Amino acid sequence: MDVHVADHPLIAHKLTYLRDKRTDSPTFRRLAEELMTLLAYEATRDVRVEPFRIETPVAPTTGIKLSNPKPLIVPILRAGLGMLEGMVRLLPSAEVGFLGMQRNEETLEPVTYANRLPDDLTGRQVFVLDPMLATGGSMADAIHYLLDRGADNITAVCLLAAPEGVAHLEASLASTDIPVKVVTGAIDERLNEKGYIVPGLGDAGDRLYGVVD
Ligand SMILES: O=P(O)(O)OC[C@H]1O[C@H](OP(=O)(O)OP(=O)(O)O)[C@H](O)[C@@H]1O
Ligand SMILES: O=c1cc[nH]c(=O)[nH]1
Ligand SMILES: [Mg+2]
Repeated sequence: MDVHVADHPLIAHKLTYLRDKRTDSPTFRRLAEELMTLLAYEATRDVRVEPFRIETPVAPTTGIKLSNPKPLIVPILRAGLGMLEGMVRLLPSAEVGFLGMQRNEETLEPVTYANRLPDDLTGRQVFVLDPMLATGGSMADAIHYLLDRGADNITAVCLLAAPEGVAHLEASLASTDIPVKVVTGAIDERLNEKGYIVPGLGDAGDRLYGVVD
């Protein structure tokens, strides 16, 4: 598994405001979207392309265009939804599928409660969006689900990751040779006893959309 920590002062600047507990929901939503657009540049570095013959007003030339089938973007509900707009801005022709997952806050085990994805993902390149890679359980389940349906190239995009989550994901993918890449804005210090990323930003879903019980 390839892990890329985006190292850019604008990303660090926006992450700082995202982490700040004084940042309100509208600002948090805007920052999450902007951060995704910056991370998308790195996450799409290996997007599949093919040669494309065109004529400029001056001469014929060969450029490139996105290959078919177009990539599939999968935000993990709820919090991943806050990154979707920032990603489709750069990849407007991509398809979007949805996975709804919620971590049981007692056991820290993920539960999948919604799925709106194509059944057959054979040969598809997939970008999975979730701001938080904490224990890594939710992302590992999501990626295995996509691999079982035939996805053959997966990039997970997170705003923040914990070292424990990165290690768990890597171990859970040890038996696959399908390329999986993680692009994250930062790798924080650790998880606390409640499975929250430290220093982190708190509960991303609640900060985006409010507290629901
Ligand atoms: O790495 P893990 O330990 O599995 O934790 C990370 C998951 O927790 C959060 O979702 P949450 O369960 O809070 O759902 P929400 O997006 O609806 O708030 C987050 O968006 C990830 O999906
Ligand atoms: O720190 C964390 C861990 C899991 N989910 C979140 O939203 N934040
Ligand atoms: Mg949440």
